[in-house]
Amino acid sequence: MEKQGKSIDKDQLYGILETRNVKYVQFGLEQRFPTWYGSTAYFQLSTRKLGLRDPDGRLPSRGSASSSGKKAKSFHTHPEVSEYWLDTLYVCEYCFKYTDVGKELQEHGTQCPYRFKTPGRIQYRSPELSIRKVSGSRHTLFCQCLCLFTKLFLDNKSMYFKVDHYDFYIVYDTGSKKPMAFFSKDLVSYQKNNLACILTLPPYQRRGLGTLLMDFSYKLSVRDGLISGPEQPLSPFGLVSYLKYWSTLVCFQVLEGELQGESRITAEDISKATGMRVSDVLLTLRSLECLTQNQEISLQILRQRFKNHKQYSHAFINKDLLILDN
Ligand SMILES: CC(=O)SCCNC(=O)CCNC(=O)[C@H](O)C(C)(C)COP(=O)(O)OP(=O)(O)OC[C@H]1O[C@@H](n2cnc3c(N)ncnc32)[C@H](O)[C@@H]1OP(=O)(O)O
Repeated sequence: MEKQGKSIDKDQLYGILETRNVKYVQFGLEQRFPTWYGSTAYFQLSTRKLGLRDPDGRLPSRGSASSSGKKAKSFHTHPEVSEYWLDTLYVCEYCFKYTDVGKELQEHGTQCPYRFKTPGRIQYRSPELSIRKVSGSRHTLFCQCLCLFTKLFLDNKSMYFKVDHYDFYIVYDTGSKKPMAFFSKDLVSYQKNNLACILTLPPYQRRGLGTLLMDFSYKLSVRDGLISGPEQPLSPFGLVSYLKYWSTLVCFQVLEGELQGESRITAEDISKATGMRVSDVLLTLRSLECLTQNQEISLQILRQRFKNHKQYSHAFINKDLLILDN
């Protein structure tokens, strides 16, 4: 989501800070974890106080998220400002509103509307997990708060407020109202990206939720007849997770899917069968070390690799459980 490559000077991007400035997130009443990256976007730069509160000091109410500072320049780090600006950011685990006062989170938690009703429309439902599509233009404040939160775990993100051109796909435990992971998707993507930004909330990582969402994003783009992929550049965690997902997808299509039985296969064939971009197919084949010196695909090596990946396809979307909008 408006992530920027290394070629662009990060100092020009609003919200980016090279050091962590919030030490911990208190997420709901029970979960507490350290942040990964700094963010100025939560703050008024002149005071380093949280910047998006109502004038009377309360948590922002529905539809009132200020875009104050939107046009502000990024904050340049100096040695003397390397300390934390805030020890603990208290964040609602249902709606991502935030405060620096613990008691306010407690009070908010009992009445948060998102605790009683999840936003958006259901698009996938298994006995364990559900995915809901939430429109950035309809649930603006919720999506803005989600984007602000994401910045604490993704360093090259600079979009927080202009959410109305995105849909957000959010994973819940079926029956629960607590978001666990999400990805955003441009309503119109000229680069034909099927995913702009993905985050699994720290308490829920390494459970296959990222893989589930990646697979879901391809189900959407393949349904639309697109060869597609995520917005570039990927973060280091994004790259390692995508490579694992792509490896399983490629092996599966070649050995047990549409391409099984073929004696010679090209990257273009795999792209058509999977909906992946040719560049992503080649990256995956290289990481699996199954390209020969002539850049041909060695099915023998791919078969060996699949042994390590096959069990991983359990984290994929079960097509029969999709409930997609028309
Ligand atoms: C286009 C973009 O948005 S790029 C930005 C990507 N997002 C971020 O970097 C934000 C912070 N990171 C995250 O939110 C998460 O790490 C994600 C979304 C990248 C992955 O989410 P998860 O739900 O943890 O992924 P999932 O459980 O499906 O893991 C898939 C595989 O990726 C690899 N992987 C994921 N995280 C890690 C990690 N921290 N260390 C090593 N390998 C990892 C592993 O191979 C893992 O499989 P395994 O757990 O069986 O070993």
